[in-house]
Amino acid sequence: RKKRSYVMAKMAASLAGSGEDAFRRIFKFYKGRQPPPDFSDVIDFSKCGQIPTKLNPAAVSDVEGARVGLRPLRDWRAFSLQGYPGFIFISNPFRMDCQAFWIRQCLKTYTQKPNVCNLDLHMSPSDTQDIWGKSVHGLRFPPSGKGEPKTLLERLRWVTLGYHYNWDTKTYSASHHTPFPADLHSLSLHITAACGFPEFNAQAGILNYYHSDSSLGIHVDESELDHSCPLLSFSFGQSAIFLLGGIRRQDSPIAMYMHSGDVMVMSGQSRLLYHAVPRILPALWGHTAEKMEACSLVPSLQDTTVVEPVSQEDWMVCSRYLQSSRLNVTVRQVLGPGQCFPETPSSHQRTDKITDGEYGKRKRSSSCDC
Ligand SMILES: O=C(O)CCC(=O)C(=O)O
Ligand SMILES: [Fe+2]
Repeated sequence: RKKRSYVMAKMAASLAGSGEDAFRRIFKFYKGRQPPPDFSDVIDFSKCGQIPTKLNPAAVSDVEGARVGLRPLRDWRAFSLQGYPGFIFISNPFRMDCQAFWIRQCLKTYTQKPNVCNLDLHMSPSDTQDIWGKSVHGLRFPPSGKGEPKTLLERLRWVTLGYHYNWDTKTYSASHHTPFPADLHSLSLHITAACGFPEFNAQAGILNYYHSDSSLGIHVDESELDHSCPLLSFSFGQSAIFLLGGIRRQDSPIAMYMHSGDVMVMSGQSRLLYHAVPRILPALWGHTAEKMEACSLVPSLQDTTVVEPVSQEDWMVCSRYLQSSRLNVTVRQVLGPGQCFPETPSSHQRTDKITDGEYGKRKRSSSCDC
């Protein structure tokens, strides 16, 4: 008994000494490679056994949903998590052939000016003018030898849309704003309406581009001025482990998989929970990549649809990129109805880091390989 309490005390002391808390410990556990972690506690919403949740079936008609590439709402598989009110996980509600469109938008369209990306911090506007066009050849014909320069797409880490997030001041501002993409706005509104937020207004977006050794540090998204609005997240490509913690940074998180097409809504009491992405994993993507091919639409929908077919040529580049990458798009409402930015910058802080390889190697605000 004595020995046990001595061991426990020693463990507690070493945890306190290293500044380690439950979230950091679990983050490191899933990020670790030697030995590979045990994934048996990770919740997989694509499998059975989770708690289904009801959405508003009247909020999105089949035709409206199909225009943005979504399956009929009655076929969506949406889940809640006990102890996390306001958290909704929708297991890939996209039509099989329509994820390709959104993936191409993230790589080819949203990377264009006037949107802002990490490469802008170190390169001239003309050098970051056409990231897709400048990367296509390198992705189609990857260099055989190591040491060849990476394509711009491979060096891309984040893109911001709408109210552009300022990584240094951790604020949004009225003066740094460009139009939010209409198609992504429309997709977001369909999801939020189905989840009971018909008034949602997509005002800001952060696209994260992950590679096989990337991770996103523990953070809470609180820079938006109205926290009563939900936060939306779309994932494409490789899978990831997502950790959802509590209202305190050190609270122990639960782990779940995010697969290609999955959508997450953080609202209500779950809106300000700490979260992180410790690991990217090759998963279901391998099975679905070939089936995703290019987007072939039902002819009757083609006149009014938001989702357009993706050419074989473009899809070849997208699928090559996604062989080892994951895309995540978060959509945020920054201002509540009638709300304006304050005169002085908000003191709300976002303290997350995105890193490649070594833990803590590099801050997201300056993440660029150039
Ligand atoms: O990549 C993810 O799943 C999470 C992204 C995220 O939390 C963020 O951009 O704030
Ligand atoms: Fe986040």
